[in-house]
Amino acid sequence: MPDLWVKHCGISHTGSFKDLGMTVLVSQVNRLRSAPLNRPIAGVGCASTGDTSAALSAYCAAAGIPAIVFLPTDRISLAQLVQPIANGATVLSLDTDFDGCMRLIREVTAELPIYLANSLNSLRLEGQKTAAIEILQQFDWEVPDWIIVPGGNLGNIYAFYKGFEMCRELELVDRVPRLVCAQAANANPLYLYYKSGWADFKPMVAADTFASAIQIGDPVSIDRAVFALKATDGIVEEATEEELMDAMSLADRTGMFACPHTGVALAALFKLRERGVIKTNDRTIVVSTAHGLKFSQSKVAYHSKEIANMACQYANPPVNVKANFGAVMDVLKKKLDGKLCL
Ligand SMILES: N[C@@H](CCOP(=O)(O)O)C(=O)O
Repeated sequence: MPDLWVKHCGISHTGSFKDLGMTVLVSQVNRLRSAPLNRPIAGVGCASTGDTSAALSAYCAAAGIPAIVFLPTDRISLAQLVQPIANGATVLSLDTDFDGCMRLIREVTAELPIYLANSLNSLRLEGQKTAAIEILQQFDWEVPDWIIVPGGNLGNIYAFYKGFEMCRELELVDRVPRLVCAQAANANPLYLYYKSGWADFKPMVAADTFASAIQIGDPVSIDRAVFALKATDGIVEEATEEELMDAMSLADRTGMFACPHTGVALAALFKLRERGVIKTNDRTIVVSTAHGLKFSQSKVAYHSKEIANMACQYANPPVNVKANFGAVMDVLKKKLDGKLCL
């Protein structure tokens, strides 16, 4: 595909696209808490699969606002867990999944003066929609054909729609791209809803997925996402664990260091290309949502071929060699077979 692009939204302060919206939200809370408004907001809280909590904690620390984060125990990466801890947030590790954390934070914020920072808060989406505006600007206001976004809690797919639609209303562009929401097959309530012809939405208990940031079975922005997809003649696609890990690893071979969620979006692209839905020359943007360094554990497992029932076809394990010249030369000659001009 000559016109395929990856929009990196994870090369940012806390390593994910959540920075775009969280800086807006925390800035607004800061304004509300300060004179002359002096609103009695004791802190800002969120449920998270790791990226939202990292962004919230960082911006709250900078603003001197207490952050409270609810995380599902053992369901986020180590790097994501340590981010709010390091930034001094109050971290509650809860014996439930993300959806359980989400339910609890909604109950708690209804009782206590804690401002809810999840993406059902439209301030977040106002920030996140800037990625869509930036894409248009980067293409000199030529509208791409497709935008592929990984989806879990589903605020982001709507934020993209909001950004594109705003530019269309302002007549900066004359149309909006078609949106594709890509889900992990282990956490695919939107995909199943789409497949039912939007007849029947059933929240689910999301199973474990390497794309842990989108391991969500009851997305809070389901209605907004469906609205965005219907308005853009959008598509929902899914990726199995093997498909997403292979796609991520293949992307890494090009010099990226993609996260598993970017793998989900890339796997969706491969499927849509195979079916001829996305054409060779279509300008297509795959949204990369987080920095791969947050997911080193799963990359190590893949490259060590430690994942049960997965061929790990792009695994590139380190070669253990004795530290002597002969042994090293043997390995290199074998590796570079036919490419050495000695
Ligand atoms: N993937 C998210 C889950 C929370 O979603 P949000 O859209 O409400 O921020 C995360 O990184 O925590």
